[in-house]
Amino acid sequence: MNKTNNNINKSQVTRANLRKTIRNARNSLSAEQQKTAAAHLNINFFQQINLPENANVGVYIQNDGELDTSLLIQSLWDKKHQVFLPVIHPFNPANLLFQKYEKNSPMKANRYAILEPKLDCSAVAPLASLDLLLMPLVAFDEQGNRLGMGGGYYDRTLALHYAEQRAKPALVGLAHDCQQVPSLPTAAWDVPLPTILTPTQLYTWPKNN
Ligand SMILES: Nc1nc2c(c(=O)[nH]1)N(C=O)[C@@H](CNc1ccc(C(=O)N[C@@H](CCC(=O)O)C(=O)O)cc1)CN2
Ligand SMILES: Nc1ncnc2c1ncn2[C@@H]1O[C@H](COP(=O)(O)OP(=O)(O)OP(=O)(O)O)[C@@H](O)[C@H]1O
Repeated sequence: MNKTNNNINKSQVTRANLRKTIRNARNSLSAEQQKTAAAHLNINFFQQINLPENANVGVYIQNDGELDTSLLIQSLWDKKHQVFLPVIHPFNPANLLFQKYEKNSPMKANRYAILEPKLDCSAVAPLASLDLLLMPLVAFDEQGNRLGMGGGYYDRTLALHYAEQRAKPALVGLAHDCQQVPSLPTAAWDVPLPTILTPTQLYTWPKNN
């Protein structure tokens, strides 16, 4: 095996190990800590992020110890913004669609047991119509690199957006403070984040736009 392959393998092992460690850390947060984190996120978000009126905002439904977005989603609705959730594409492998989410939207569990709106093509929004996309992540580092669950869903869905440096949607990663690591091994397809919001901090990297 040549040196390059060796490096790729090492980096993949490290990514898998990091995923395990950080997923464990966030799953170890108590219900009380999760509740406090969600409440702080709800405050920090509206203090730090400027939204146009009636904004289209992509969010996610909490899974696997992630930062709970349910309070934030309720606040977005209360402020008359539109909320969209990721739906796993029915035939385009490992791509996401973003579908409008309302209080009474019919929901179903996807293959990972994460709730998503039942597919209704008339409620699916083109990516560029979202003003803001709040992205789940497993770990982030001091440069704004993002490590996800390992399916490549967000990386694939955002590849063109990133390559063409489209202005919309603005990308913001959401994470617990314990999900920060000093440095992540990166891959060519990784989409770095210009902004990460935690319950207590806002991190920005203008060069990642
Ligand atoms: N809340 C939330 N929704 C999301 C994501 C996410 O990270 N968080 N995704 C972001 O991409 C997409 C789903 N991607 C996912 C990829 C892997 C697993 C997962 O649990 N993998 C298992 C193996 C499961 C299996 O292969 O059957 C594991 O790693 O333990 C979950 C979600 C779309 N929706
Ligand atoms: N733009 C892309 N085009 C083709 N394949 C991709 C692309 N992005 C990622 N992949 C593939 O997806 C797989 C998983 O990628 P990776 O481990 O970076 O996912 P992740 O960022 O952790 O997960 P996610 O984005 O779903 O949260 C990789 O094997 C990679 O080959």
